[in-house]
Amino acid sequence: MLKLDRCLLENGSFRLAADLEIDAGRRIAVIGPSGAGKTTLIEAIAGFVPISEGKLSWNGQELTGVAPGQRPIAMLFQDGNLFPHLSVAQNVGLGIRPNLRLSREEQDRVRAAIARVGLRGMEERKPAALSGGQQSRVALGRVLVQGRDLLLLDEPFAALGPALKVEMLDLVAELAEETGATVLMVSHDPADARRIADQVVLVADGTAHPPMPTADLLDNPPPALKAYLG
Ligand SMILES: Nc1ncnc2c1ncn2[C@@H]1O[C@H](COP(=O)(O)OP(=O)(O)OP(=O)(O)O)[C@@H](O)[C@H]1O
Repeated sequence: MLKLDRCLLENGSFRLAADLEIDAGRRIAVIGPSGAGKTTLIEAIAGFVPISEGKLSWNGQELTGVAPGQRPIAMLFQDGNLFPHLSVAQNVGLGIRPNLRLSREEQDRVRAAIARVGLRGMEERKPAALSGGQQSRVALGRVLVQGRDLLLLDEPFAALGPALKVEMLDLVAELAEETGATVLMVSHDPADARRIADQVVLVADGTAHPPMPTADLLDNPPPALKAYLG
């Protein structure tokens, strides 16, 4: 379980309160108005935004003071963070070791991850020789190879067309199912939440609210969400 126990997150002068629990293995959409603090929440869990009060823990292990790289977390960003001069295999391999000195077993893991995200045969290509959807798959391969318990996604597929986005969301859901990873995904599109999230964390009015069932929240949105959804 991911627990934010009476936390206060501080992003410069912006403050967000969070007192909530997320069960292991859930897929959670993080939604709310622009500027409400969705990225702040994700980055505080990842360790990039300070938690000035309260405790963050994962399965009973306190993470509050733990360095980002030591947390059981993998992150996927909108631009995928691919290095243009590195091949697909190297970009995925970075998820295991930044110096890319991989053992035979680690190279096998990289190949398996590339195959699992549907890019078998493209190991030696550079990102520029891939479509936008294929580039997203490389980024997802890098996350997969890390084998972390928690997967944090911040509007990962916003730049993709609708059909490709759905394909990627489904792939994320499948991988989470296979690995048992817990997923938190920031999205501006309620359809994304309906597609892959069983619960939604609403971030609004200075608070990250406890998770609620996706359909309940989206079918009967509270005023702050209603105004945002239009
Ligand atoms: N480094 C910073 N210093 C000061 N304020 C910041 C900093 N980063 C973000 N903020 C402010 O914190 C608030 C929350 O920002 P955040 O990016 O978390 O919102 P968001 O819900 O993800 O927004 P969006 O949907 O527009 O991406 C905003 O008012 C933003 O201006």
